[in-house]
Amino acid sequence: MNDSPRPEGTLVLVVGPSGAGKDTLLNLARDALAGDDRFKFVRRIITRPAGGGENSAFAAEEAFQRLVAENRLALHWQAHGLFYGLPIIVDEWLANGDMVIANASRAILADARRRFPRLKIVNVVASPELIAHRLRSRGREAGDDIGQRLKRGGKLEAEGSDVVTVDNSGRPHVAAEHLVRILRSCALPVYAPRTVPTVRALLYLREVPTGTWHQGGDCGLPYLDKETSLRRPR
Ligand SMILES: Nc1ncnc2c1ncn2[C@@H]1O[C@H](COP(=O)(O)OP(=O)(O)O)[C@@H](O)[C@H]1O
Ligand SMILES: O=P(O)(O)OC[C@H]1O[C@H](OP(=O)(O)OP(=O)(O)O)[C@H](O)[C@@H]1O
Repeated sequence: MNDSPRPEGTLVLVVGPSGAGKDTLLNLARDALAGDDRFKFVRRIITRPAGGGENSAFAAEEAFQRLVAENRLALHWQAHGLFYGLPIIVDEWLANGDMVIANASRAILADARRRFPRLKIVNVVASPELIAHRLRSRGREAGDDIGQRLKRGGKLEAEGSDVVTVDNSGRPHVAAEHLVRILRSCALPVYAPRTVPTVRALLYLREVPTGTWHQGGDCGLPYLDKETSLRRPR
C-alpha cells in the first residue's frame, strides 16, 4: 500500500438550469464508473422528500438547520424554496484524494472556488424549449414551480476557465459519455503514487504502452481508460 501523503482530490460540481439533465447524466455516469472507488457520487441532503430517481436524502428544515449550525455540511444553499446541502464526508473523501461528484447550484460557485482548490465545474446545457418540455414531462413540479425554475434557469450562469460544458440536447447516453470522459481524465490513476502529475505520468509511462494514453483530457493531462488505470503496474 502507498502510504505517501496524498494531494486533495478533485471536487466536480455538476450544475446547469433545472431540467437540463444533471441527475440523469449523474445516474448514467455513476453506473458507468461503478466498481472504480476513486469516484464518489454525493447524496445531497434536501428539504424535499427523496424520489424521482435523484440521489438525495430528506431532512426536515429544522434538522437541516442543525446540520448547518453543527458545521456538518461541506456546502449548502437555498433555491426553489428548498434547502440543499452536501454532507461533510465530502471533505474526508477529498482528503483521501478521491474524485467527488455532486449536483449543485450555480449560485455557490464563487464560494466553492474559495473553499476547494481543486474544483472542476461541469455545466450541463440544453435549449430553453427542450428544458421546458423536460420539466413538464418529469412531473415532479407543478405549473407555477416549473415557471419559476425556467425563469431562474436563464438568469444564472457558469463561466470561467474551470468550467466545461456538456451539451445534453441529444440522447442522454451521448452527454453521459462526455461527462464520464471528463471525470476519468481528471481522476488520479489508482496505483500510481498520488504525487505531482508529472511524476505520476513518468511512472506510468514506464509501465503501460504510451498508445493506451488518451490525449486532451479536460484537465489538460493525458489519461488512461478504466481497465488500464485499474491494473496494478508491474
Ligand atoms: N438527453 C435527454 N433527452 C430527453 N430527456 C431527457 C434527457 N436528459 C434528461 N431528460 C429528462 O428530462 C427531465 C429532467 O432531467 P433531470 O435529470 O431531472 O434534470 P435536472 O437534474 O438538471 O433538473 C427528466 O424527466 C429526464 O428523464
Ligand atoms: O441555482 P441553480 O443553478 O439554478 O440550481 C438550482 C437548484 O436546482 C438543483 O436542484 P433540484 O434538484 O431541486 O433541481 P433540478 O433537479 O430541477 O435541477 C440544484 O442542485 C440547485 O439546488
